[in-house]
Amino acid sequence: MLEVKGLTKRFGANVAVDAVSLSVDRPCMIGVIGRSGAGKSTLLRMMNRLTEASGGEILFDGRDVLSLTGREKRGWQSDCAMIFQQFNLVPRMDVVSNVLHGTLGRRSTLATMFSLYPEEDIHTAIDILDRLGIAQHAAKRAEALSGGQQQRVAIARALMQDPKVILADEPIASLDPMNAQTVMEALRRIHDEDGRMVIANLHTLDTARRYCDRILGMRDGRIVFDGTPEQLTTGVARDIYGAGTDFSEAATSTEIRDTAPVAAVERRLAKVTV
Ligand SMILES: Nc1ncnc2c1ncn2[C@@H]1O[C@H](COP(=O)(O)OP(=O)(O)OP(=O)(O)O)[C@@H](O)[C@H]1O
Repeated sequence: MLEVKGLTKRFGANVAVDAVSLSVDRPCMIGVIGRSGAGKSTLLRMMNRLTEASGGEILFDGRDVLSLTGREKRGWQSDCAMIFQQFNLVPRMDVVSNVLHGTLGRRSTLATMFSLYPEEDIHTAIDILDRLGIAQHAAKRAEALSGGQQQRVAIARALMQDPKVILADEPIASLDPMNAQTVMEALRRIHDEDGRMVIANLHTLDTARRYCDRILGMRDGRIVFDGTPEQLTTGVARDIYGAGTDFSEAATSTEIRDTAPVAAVERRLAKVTV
């Protein structure tokens, strides 16, 4: 289904992604972990063609992703929706309009400029918001919502594209633990119920273990671990992060506890993780 071969990205002399190869034969939920600068974002951005690769190949259902141009490239970007840490919503625009922006790729510029959305699309947008538990906020401005709610709007916008793959680049890095859980549960449900592939860059080990079927560990642009949550032992994690014996998983925990110190842990976490 997805085949990545020797995928490489160089920024000048810096090799951000170094000959990554990867094979996914059925839709699953994949977490990518690794310390800051390991190449996780660049890997996802190349898959979506937001960043051009320096070399290698990406095949999806036989489609040679890196050679697509024009309409075909836009078609791929629609099949492979991206979600970002900072949500990338239009803050002053209402929630439904933000979600309808997900149809941009298949609409004329003029129709979009005047917000001329087919009634059917509006119903679909509201159904998706309902599914994500935020339909009651449909008429509010995006900026009036909490971070977790805004991320769910971003997921709804992605779902409007009816994508085969959802690429989530640090989707919960800006969220408190409760909102982080809601967003991860939404992504998992989208995978379970719709059979869409989800690939998420995650900063925290326990999140990757809890929600993903498969975990990739990146270090210095390479995949140094590819296995199940059970195989991701503390020792393996220490290698991925290039950490010493003082490596503490607790420092990467997003466990929800109703005690105040958790907030402090979360703040440390935002910086990352080992
Ligand atoms: N546009 C760019 N120009 C130059 N160098 C870049 C660019 N984007 C990323 N890099 C470099 O590529 C390497 C990988 O960066 P990348 O953002 O993919 O890592 P990451 O694992 O996603 O890190 P983080 O968790 O901090 O987001 C880093 O050394 C980074 O400085």
